Amino acid sequence: MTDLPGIVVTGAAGRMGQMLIKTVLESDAARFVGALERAGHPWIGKDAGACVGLGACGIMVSDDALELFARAQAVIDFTAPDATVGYAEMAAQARAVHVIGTTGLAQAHLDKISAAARHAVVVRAGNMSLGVNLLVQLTRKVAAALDADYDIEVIEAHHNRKVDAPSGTALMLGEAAAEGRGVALNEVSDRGRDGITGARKRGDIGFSAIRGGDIVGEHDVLFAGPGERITLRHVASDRSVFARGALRAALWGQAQAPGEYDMVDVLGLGD
Ligand SMILES: NC(=O)C1=CN([C@@H]2O[C@H](COP(=O)(O)OP(=O)(O)OC[C@H]3O[C@@H](n4cnc5c(N)ncnc54)[C@H](O)[C@@H]3O)[C@@H](O)[C@H]2O)C=CC1
Ligand SMILES: O=C(O)C1=N[C@H](C(=O)O)C[C@H](O)C1
Repeated sequence: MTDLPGIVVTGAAGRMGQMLIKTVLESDAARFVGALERAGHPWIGKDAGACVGLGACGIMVSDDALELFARAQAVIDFTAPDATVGYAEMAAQARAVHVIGTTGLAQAHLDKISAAARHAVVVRAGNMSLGVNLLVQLTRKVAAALDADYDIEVIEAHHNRKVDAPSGTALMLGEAAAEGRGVALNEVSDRGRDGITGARKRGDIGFSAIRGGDIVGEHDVLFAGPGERITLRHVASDRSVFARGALRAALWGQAQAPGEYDMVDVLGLGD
């Protein structure tokens, strides 16, 4: 029992943090060893199991990352960009696998995460579900098979508390479409149309974001061509798909050399 990898969950009180705590507590492949929240959060000092409605588990929510990471084999982190960069450095010092689900990361954040990955295993993906990672592969294939007569649009919908757009998943899908086409996404990306935009530019990859209610996460990749349209779609109806993927990544990472990985590596979906 004690040989099982010990997992710390950051952002414990968040939508994903709560789902992750439940998933780890219910797993027979991992031990739940810590729950981290930001300083001042009302959950600090309270039992994490009780907080998520599973009954007391003896692990109190803490704001002491260094102390928690020292006893972790993996840190599962779905928080916010600045927090994640700080945790990347600490997880690397502790040689713990860092599973990053946080989205909205800018290049400066990504560079710091890459530096941390020289010393420890980092698994990062804008979406940890099996279905989306399959959709990414399909998107690359379809984009490679069609020419620029087929306009590519990525449309995503999320709940009204989401703070970043386009979603991390939409960007993964856009990257895959650009790769399939053999172009750089930053040269063809078209975001946030408003006003007199002019006609659509051939070869662009467009992004649209919908925010409302409690939508967990929905992504369409539209290929709109002359006389026909193809839509590839993923709908997440329960956050457990992300939490299961993240736990799988934490366990998979135990056997890997330091470096940066994604869910395609974890799931073995590469060509
Ligand atoms: N990669 C994936 O599969 C998925 C990624 N996400 C991403 O995960 C992130 C979190 O999403 P939600 O759980 O919906 O957000 P949320 O806002 O419900 O939860 C974030 C939690 O992090 C906590 N937090 C903020 N700073 C912190 C710090 N320095 N230390 C510890 N905790 C801190 C907040 O207090 C909050 O409880 C977002 O970036 C979201 O896009 C969400 C779902 C799936
Ligand atoms: O914030 C969310 O909720 C989600 N974020 C991820 C994203 O930005 O793609 C994954 C999922 O769609 C839910």
